[in-house]
Amino acid sequence: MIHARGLVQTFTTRQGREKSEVRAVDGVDLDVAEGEVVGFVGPNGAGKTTTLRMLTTLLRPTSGSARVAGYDVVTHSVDVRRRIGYVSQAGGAFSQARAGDEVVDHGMLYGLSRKVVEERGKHLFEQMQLDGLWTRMPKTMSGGQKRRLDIVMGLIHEPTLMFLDEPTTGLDPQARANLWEHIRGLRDRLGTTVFLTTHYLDEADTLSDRIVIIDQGRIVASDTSENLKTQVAGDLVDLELSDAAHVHDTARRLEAITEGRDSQVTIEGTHVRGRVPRAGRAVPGLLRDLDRAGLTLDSVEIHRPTLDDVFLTLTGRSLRDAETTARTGDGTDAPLPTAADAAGSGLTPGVPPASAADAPQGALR
Ligand SMILES: Nc1ncnc2c1ncn2[C@@H]1O[C@H](COP(=O)(O)OP(=O)(O)OP(=O)(O)O)[C@@H](O)[C@H]1O
Repeated sequence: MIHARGLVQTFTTRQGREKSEVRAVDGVDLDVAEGEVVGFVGPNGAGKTTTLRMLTTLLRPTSGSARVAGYDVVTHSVDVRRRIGYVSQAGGAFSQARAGDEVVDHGMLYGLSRKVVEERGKHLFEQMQLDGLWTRMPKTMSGGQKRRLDIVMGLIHEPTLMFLDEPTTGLDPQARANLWEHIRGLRDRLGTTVFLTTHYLDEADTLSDRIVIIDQGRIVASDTSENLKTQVAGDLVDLELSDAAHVHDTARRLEAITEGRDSQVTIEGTHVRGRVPRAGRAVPGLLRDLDRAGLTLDSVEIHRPTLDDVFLTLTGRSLRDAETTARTGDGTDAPLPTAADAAGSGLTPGVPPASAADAPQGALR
C-alpha cells in the first residue's frame, strides 16, 4: 500500500542573512502492506509529519520516490489523493455550517452524489458515535467529537488508506480510548490500511500491528511492538543482594545470560541490574547458579520493557528526553505545523482536492 525508497526532504531556513539546511527526512525506506495498522513513532522534530506530507502528496520529496495506494506521489498525485484519507495534526478547519452539511459538501467535492454521501455519512456518524449530531455546529462539539468528525470527513470517499497525524493529541484519556476503538474498527470493519503518527507510546503500542521508529529523519527500527521489546530492549532484571560484597560476582553471572548483547549491567548499592532477552526463561537458571555460588538475594524483579526502553537502546537517548531537546539545525525550537498549514493542505477533512491545480503552495503541481 505504501512503498517508499530513499525519501529525503531538506528545508532551508534563514536567520537574518544566515541560511541553514535542515535535513528533516534523511533517506526513508518504508513498506506498508494492505490492511496493516502502522504506528509511526519518534520525538518532536524527528520527521514524522514531513514524511507524511510527502506520502500524502503535499510536499514534493527533495529526492527518493514513493508509491502510495498504487500510484507515484509525484507523477500521479491526483490518483493518490483520491484513494487516501488524511487527518492532519490540527484537524479540519470547519466553516459555520452544520456537521452533516460539512460532510456532504466534502463528499461531493470528491465527485460523490448527495444521496450517496448522506447515506455513507449517516452510517459513519453511527459508527463513530456521533449519532444525533448531524445537524450540530462543529464548533459546539467536544474535542473528541470534533476529532471523530475529522475522521468521518477523511473516510467519506472510502479511502483504502488512512493517514492520521497525531490523532488523539489534546484529547482526555476517555476520549483517546474511545478514538482508539474507532481506529481499530477502521481496519476490522472497513479493511482500511492505517498509517498513524504519534508520540504517545502507549497509543502506538495499543493500536499498531507494527511500529516504525524514526529519529533525526531516519528509520531506526520497524517491527511488532513485542519483537522490538524482546529483541531490541530485553527485560530489565533487578537483583537485590543481601551482601554488597557479592555485587561484582553477581554482575558477572548476570552478564553471562545477556546473550552477548551490550547489556550495560549496572551496580548500584546492593542492586545489580541488566537487560536480558526473555528473562522469564533465563532467570531461573541464573537463580540456581547464584544459589550454588552462595550469593544470597533479598529480592528479584523483572520489568517488561517499554517502547521508550527500545528507543533508548537504539539511540542512547530516552524518547522523552529527545522530545524536550528537539531542535532545528540552527538551534531554535522546532516549528510545529500550524492550523493554517493543515487547513490549506487541500487534503485535510475540510477541502479535498479536485485536481493537482488545487495543490497548496509548496505542494506538488
Ligand atoms: N517548513 C519547514 N521549514 C523548515 N524546517 C522545517 C519545516 N517543516 C519541518 N521542519 C523541520 O524538519 C524537522 C522535522 O519536522 P517534522 O514536523 O516532520 O517532525 P515531527 O516528527 O512531525 O515532529 P512533531 O512530533 O513535533 O510533529 C524539524 O527539525 C523541523 O523543525
